[in-house]
Amino acid sequence: DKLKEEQIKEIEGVQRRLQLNFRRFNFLNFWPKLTKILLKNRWNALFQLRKELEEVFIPMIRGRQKTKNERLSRKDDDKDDDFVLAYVDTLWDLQISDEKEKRKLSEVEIVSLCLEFLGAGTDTTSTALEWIMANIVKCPQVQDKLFAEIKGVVAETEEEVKEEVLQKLPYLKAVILEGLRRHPPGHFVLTHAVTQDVVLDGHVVPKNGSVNFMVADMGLDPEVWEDPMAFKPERFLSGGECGGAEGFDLTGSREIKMMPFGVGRRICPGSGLAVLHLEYFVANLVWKFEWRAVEGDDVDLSEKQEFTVVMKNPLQVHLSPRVK
Ligand code: HEM
Repeated sequence: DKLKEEQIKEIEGVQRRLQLNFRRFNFLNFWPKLTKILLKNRWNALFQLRKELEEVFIPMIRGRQKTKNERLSRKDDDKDDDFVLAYVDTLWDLQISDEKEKRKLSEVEIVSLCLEFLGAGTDTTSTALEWIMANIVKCPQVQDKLFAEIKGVVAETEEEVKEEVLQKLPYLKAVILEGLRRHPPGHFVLTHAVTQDVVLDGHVVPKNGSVNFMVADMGLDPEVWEDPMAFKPERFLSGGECGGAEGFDLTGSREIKMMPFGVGRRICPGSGLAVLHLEYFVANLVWKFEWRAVEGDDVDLSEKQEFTVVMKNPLQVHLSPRVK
């Protein structure tokens, strides 16, 4: 039950519309009773989009469930070995405790979880990747140093920088961390609520009050970071202001200097995968191509808020394949 090209396009289309309208729709949350009267059209647009999302996702979810049932009814020796467990497969049998009874997830809840997974796991990583590549183009010395580091551990004839090699590349890790510090894709985390009245810096936050954190500003705090606006991966190397990248506490369990993935019990569950993806893509993009700015273009680092904070002017580059 592999997805067809047109199904992928369909998912991309509705998902993109959801993300572009995220802030417009999120606003409805502030005072639903009031916005239901004042912003009726916006609510209708949200319901319409939700309907379209369900129309796209429900047939795929049912298709996948059929495959799972068929597979279960087959004898063990008939089962294909290349079966890959999908995220949605982990949701069918979950038991959730409602107020009264234990129950399974409903189909529309499964749609919401799949949407969350796709939304949280794609745009974030691709946005971070674009910002990192923009800085690599802007700072040719960073690119040269990265290429030299890869060359030190990968044979020149190798086409690909393989996943196993990535842990031997501390400068690469430092580049990724510096990218996430300087340009975290989310400038805030998801809204959290306090479970009891708390006093924060002299202000009372009442029980159930919402709180959020200025993720981007934390990474640029001059009291914590030297020359915070500069792109300097060296700060994450041993001897730099943060010690070695390997030892840097990205989860914030010892101290919080930046929190691009949030911290604590609601920290991004995909952070490990995201860092791995970023390392893999950046290493291979630099290994295969030389990235240079388009002549006369200074790589504009202005920001624009979409679902994540993206480059206002998308990165334009000259790519030359590296002759090996
Ligand atoms: C560079 C890439 C990424 C960044 C910067 C990022 C950042 C974040 C942040 C800031 C949060 C909110 C944390 C909070 O509320 O305290 C979050 C939540 C989440 N992320 Fe990521 N994320 C990334 C990649 C991914 C990937 C690859 C996946 C899945 C494969 C993923 C899945 C999720 C999910 C499911 C949540 C919601 C968790 C919850 O509600 O408890 N993220 N992410």
